[in-house]
Amino acid sequence: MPLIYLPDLRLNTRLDGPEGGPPLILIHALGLSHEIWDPLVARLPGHRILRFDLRGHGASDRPPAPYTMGSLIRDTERLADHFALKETVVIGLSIGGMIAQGLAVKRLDLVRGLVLSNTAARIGTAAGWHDRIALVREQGLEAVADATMERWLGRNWRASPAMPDLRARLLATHPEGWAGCAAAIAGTDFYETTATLRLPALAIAGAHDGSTPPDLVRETAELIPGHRFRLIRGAGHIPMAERPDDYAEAIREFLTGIGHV
Ligand SMILES: O=C(O)CCC(=O)CC(=O)O
Repeated sequence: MPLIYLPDLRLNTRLDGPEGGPPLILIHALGLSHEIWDPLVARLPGHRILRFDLRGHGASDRPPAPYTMGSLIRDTERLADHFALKETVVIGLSIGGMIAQGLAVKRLDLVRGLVLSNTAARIGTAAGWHDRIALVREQGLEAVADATMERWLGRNWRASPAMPDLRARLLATHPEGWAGCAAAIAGTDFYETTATLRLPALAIAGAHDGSTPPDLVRETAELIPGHRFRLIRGAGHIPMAERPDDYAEAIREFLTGIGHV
């Protein structure tokens, strides 16, 4: 897996699928890594798929926190330019979906469609994020792990088959990287800019997602005229791990509908 050297940062990056396949960029959620997309990538063998670990996450460099949403958007933009991608569909999960919204506003040449998965134009409150950042800085990610699993997986999180792996991934994240990206979420409100977007968009929500509940996802989707909306039953915040077939089917249907196949 190559480390791509941007002028000031190395990002752990992976490119799958046939050269010349319709391009996709996948952006993961807070406290995870590019590997969360493995089930989706395996189900889309004809696409050229770029994914990477966000700064502070996985095997990418970890600059000191806080990070800005602008820097996360710029990282994605520079990677796409490095691989000369154009006219991509960007699929972003949670913070990844915020980055996708910002990238689409900035670079319409790069983005021809959006999948906004379990995300919103604004997630939580700045005060709530800063409280959580302070707790993680003091006590580590273990201090927020149970509450995060409950928001991600719903009331019955302890029994979810996806839980042990998701919890291990969260705890493998460095607190500094988590805090850096959490600060970027705290500082982001894309309601006005996302409302200017005119492009094909699919919003995906998980029925028992407590981090970005379906109504919140729908509210963001409704900013984009002509959007499609898909609710994944039996899933929460990380539907590609909980319901991989349903998730891939929703995305395949969208890609087919816009001729990105
Ligand atoms: O940890 C949470 O419940 C919130 C996570 C979130 O909304 C951002 C993300 O998953 O990228």
